[in-house]
Amino acid sequence: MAKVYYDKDINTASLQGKTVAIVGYGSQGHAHAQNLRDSGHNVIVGLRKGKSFDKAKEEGFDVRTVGEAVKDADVTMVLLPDEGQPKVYEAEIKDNLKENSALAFAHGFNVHFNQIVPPENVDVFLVAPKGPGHLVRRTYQEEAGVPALYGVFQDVTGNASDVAKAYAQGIGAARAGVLETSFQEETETDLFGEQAVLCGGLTSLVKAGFETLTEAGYQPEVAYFECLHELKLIVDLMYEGGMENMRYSISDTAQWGDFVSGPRVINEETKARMGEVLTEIQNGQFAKGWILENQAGRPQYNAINNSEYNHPITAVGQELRDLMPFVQNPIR
Ligand SMILES: NC(=O)C1=CN([C@@H]2O[C@H](COP(=O)(O)OP(=O)(O)OC[C@H]3O[C@@H](n4cnc5c(N)ncnc54)[C@H](OP(=O)(O)O)[C@@H]3O)[C@@H](O)[C@H]2O)C=CC1
Ligand SMILES: CC[C@](O)(C(C)=O)C(=O)O
Repeated sequence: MAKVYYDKDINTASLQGKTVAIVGYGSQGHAHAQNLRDSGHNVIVGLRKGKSFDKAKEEGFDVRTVGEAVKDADVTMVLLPDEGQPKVYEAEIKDNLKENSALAFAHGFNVHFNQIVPPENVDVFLVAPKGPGHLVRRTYQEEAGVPALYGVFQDVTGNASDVAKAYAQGIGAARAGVLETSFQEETETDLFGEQAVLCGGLTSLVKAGFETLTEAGYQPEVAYFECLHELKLIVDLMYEGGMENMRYSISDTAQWGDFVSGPRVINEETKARMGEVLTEIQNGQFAKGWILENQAGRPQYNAINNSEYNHPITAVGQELRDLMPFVQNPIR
């Protein structure tokens, strides 16, 4: 089994007394900044003027321009959107990095696909939480954590790996498990997971189920509860105790249906499509398409985003969630 690091295995000395600049204060940025601060580390935040800048200030951080934050940092963690990182890196990060400091990422995309080429005089590592930023923060506050991968791309000081692990510990990841990876493995598996399973696979599965029921004349509210709301409850059982725990809790009728009907929906054909998705990630075709889409001003992204928002599952979901005040909905 691969080595998994927990709090007890990590020496945090390599990060203590150092200044960590968190560049960006969105989903991951706010979580890393707040968790590291609560873990006793010295955090400054680098941002442009705007919504995030005001929020980070209100939340008590020393907020500076990106360049000013990077200048003073021993570790610069880049938590800008992937597609915007190369421009900000060239204009404000590259020439402000201190010699022998560390340049860090939460996803290997730009380094792996050569959109950012770091200088030779800094350590380069990634700490990639395996969960959404808002959960990185929420679980930390609940004395739990989200697992993370760490990987070293360049080690000029000989300490990159220790600093990366200490960073992962500081954001709470070592409560759940921290695992070594490479930039290539993190980038390719993360893109695959979010496209084929976690985001793309799941939304397509939910919509297909919702459409099948509503097109057959069933009430949209029933279809919503069945195909989306209950998904969380089922996934919680798998999160807590694997598929065996979910199967322990569901009825034998449901389990028989799981065995005989599941593979009719998700099968070798689906796996072949997943294989195509993986190949396009590995050979750079997906990355190229995403970079070009951004250069063109995101015409397809915006069109699909609008049509997804207008899917009937959105309206019925909003109505039903409004009637469940206990459901945490940060975008309500
Ligand atoms: N979202 C997630 O849960 C995960 C993300 N990651 C990785 O983490 C990184 C950050 O992603 P994510 O947290 O989703 O990003 P978000 O889109 O949530 O946040 C981006 C932040 O960057 C700021 N920003 C954008 N452009 C600039 C600029 N030109 N100058 C200064 N600040 C700017 C935004 O501020 P403003 O308010 O001014 O726009 C905002 O604070 C990415 O590499 C991503 O792949 C990894 C694991 C999970
Ligand atoms: C699943 C999406 C993710 O990879 C994540 C939250 O881990 C992302 O990049 O947002």
